Amino acid sequence: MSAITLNQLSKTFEYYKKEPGLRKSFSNLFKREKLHKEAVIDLSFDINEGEIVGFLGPNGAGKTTTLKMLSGILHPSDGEASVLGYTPWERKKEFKRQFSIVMGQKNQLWWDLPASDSFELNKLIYDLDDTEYKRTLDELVELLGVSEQLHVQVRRLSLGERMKMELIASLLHRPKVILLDEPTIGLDIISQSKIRQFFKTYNKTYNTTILLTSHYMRDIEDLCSRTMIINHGQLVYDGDLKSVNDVIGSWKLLKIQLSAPVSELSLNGYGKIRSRSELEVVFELSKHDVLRKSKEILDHLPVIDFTIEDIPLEEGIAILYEKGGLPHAQ
Ligand SMILES: Nc1ncnc2c1ncn2[C@@H]1O[C@H](COP(=O)(O)OP(=O)(O)OP(=O)(O)O)[C@@H](O)[C@H]1O
Repeated sequence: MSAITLNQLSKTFEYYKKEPGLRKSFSNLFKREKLHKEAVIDLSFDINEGEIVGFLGPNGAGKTTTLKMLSGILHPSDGEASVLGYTPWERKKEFKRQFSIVMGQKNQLWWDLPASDSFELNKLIYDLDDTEYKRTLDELVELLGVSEQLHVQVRRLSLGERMKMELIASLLHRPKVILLDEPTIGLDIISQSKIRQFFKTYNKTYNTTILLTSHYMRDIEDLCSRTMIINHGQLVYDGDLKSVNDVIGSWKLLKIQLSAPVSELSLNGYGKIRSRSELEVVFELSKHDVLRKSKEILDHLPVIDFTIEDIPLEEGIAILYEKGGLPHAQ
């Protein structure tokens, strides 16, 4: 059964051009140029109950705008959407009781109070009965391992602990659909992994539908069997992550720090040079070659430090475009 359905959903923002300088700002008061930005264009998709879907795209692609429309924060310019049978922007009480949005960059907890006080407030807002509230809270606190921090002022918590409290606040009313916008942003690797594990267990236990945006490929890899990619407001891919990964994961970036500058000539023949400064070079290497080429580079150049990294998702998507390699592009 479908939990989220979008039918040609679009959002165009209208805003006024602001020119720099006091004089221009003053003249803008009388004569303003209206601009338009098509943030989301004719977006259509279906997400089934219990699915965890990754929603990817470069900066400014339209992900947050879509999530804001699905949560009823924004009205679309055109098109339709249904979440659990409700039109989100009608903001019906029954809809809000079954739905939650978590934005990694925004917080809902009271900064100067312990998280437990904010939870009590949510209990009242969602009109939860005492036993149900207590049971859910105990379970979430245990799953996330934050019993020690429950009564500590939120501003004294670490970023990871705070995020876990934010999650509890968003899940106390046991939503059936959760939109996660960058839930692991800024967290260290261990906290990221704990939060992923938590959502895996949570989804399995309650068959919750989750739409997740993240710039961290690991989040998507670990949690989502299906991935949608949006670019310039349009859906450009809807399918499994493996096909995307096969293309993006075919390259690695080898970043080296040099103890002394080297000539252009001595860098030739190892692989494509992505960027270069006096004492730092970034090579783009094929996954199959990365060990052999790295060894050659370390043997022949005055390397004092190096890292091997995945290609950032944004760049990976750009490469997919260049190579026309989006397998199920719509
Ligand atoms: N209120 C607004 N007025 C005008 N333009 C806007 C407004 N909000 C967003 N935009 C523009 O709409 C486009 C989509 O923005 P959106 O925040 O949805 O992107 P995103 O995919 O979430 O990006 P990121 O990964 O950087 O968060 C961007 O070009 C953005 O500048």
